Amino acid sequence: MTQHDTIFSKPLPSISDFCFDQQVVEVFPDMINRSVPGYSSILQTLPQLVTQYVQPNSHLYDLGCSLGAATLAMRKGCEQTKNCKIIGIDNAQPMIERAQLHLDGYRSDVPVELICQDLAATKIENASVVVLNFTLQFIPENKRDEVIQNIYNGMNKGGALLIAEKIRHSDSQMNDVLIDLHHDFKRANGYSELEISQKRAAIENVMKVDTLEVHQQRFNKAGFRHSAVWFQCFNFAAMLAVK
Ligand SMILES: Nc1ncnc2c1ncn2[C@@H]1O[C@H](C[S@+](CC[C@H]([NH3+])C(=O)[O-])CC(=O)[O-])[C@@H](O)[C@H]1O
Ligand SMILES: O=C(O)C(=O)Cc1ccccc1
Repeated sequence: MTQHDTIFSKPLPSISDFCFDQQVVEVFPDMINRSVPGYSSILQTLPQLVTQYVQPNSHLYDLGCSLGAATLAMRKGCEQTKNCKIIGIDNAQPMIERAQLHLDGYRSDVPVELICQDLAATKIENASVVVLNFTLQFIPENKRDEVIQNIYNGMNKGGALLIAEKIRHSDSQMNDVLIDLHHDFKRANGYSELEISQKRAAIENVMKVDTLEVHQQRFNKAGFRHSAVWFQCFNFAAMLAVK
């Protein structure tokens, strides 16, 4: 059973930068479902997209895999494809340990290897599908181009990058509207004003969000031939880029 997220429910004397520690691991499924509009819809669609782009004898990467929710969805999408391997990467040790327990609970013929390391140091090779499900937003802005280029370089032709992110609208008035809708979503899911404002303070230094235009330009610059937004709910979007 996943625990209810109350991390920011009491007034904190000072707000530290958000990090993925044991306390977050314990409440993570509840936190992400109540905080990210469209999270479950995105996960539900992943198997279909994986099935469309997976290639036999290739690797699939889940970068920033947390507890392995996207890893499991990816595995569903490649059960019928010969000789695939999924590699899940996360640099938070408590996340990887819990993810291993989750994965061990479900049987499958598709091998999954979970590794605790920085995704920026991960060698991507022979990749048909790479998933970055709400992960790039935690990478320092000046490292993002390099991360996407490294992924592109390790992908096979015809392979797909499936990336979901919190986004910023380039028109500041529209951006405010989307943020208000997101905060209403959090309120409707039981978060108080205090929780919303303390969480916002905790993530502001560690989660700098890009506009859709910046993402698009980054895909083009890396060499991707096609890219599209396939889902958006308020200021959260899922994109697809094909090599
Ligand atoms: N440099 C890094 N290297 C590796 N991992 C990192 C790095 N920086 C952050 N992470 C990891 O990226 C994950 C982001 S959560 C992803 C949800 C998941 N994809 C899901 O579909 O459930 C999204 C969120 O919490 O909003 C965390 O587990 C971090 O430890
Ligand atoms: O909670 C928020 O406001 C978010 O933007 C999403 C989120 C979800 C989980 C960890 C960090 C940020």
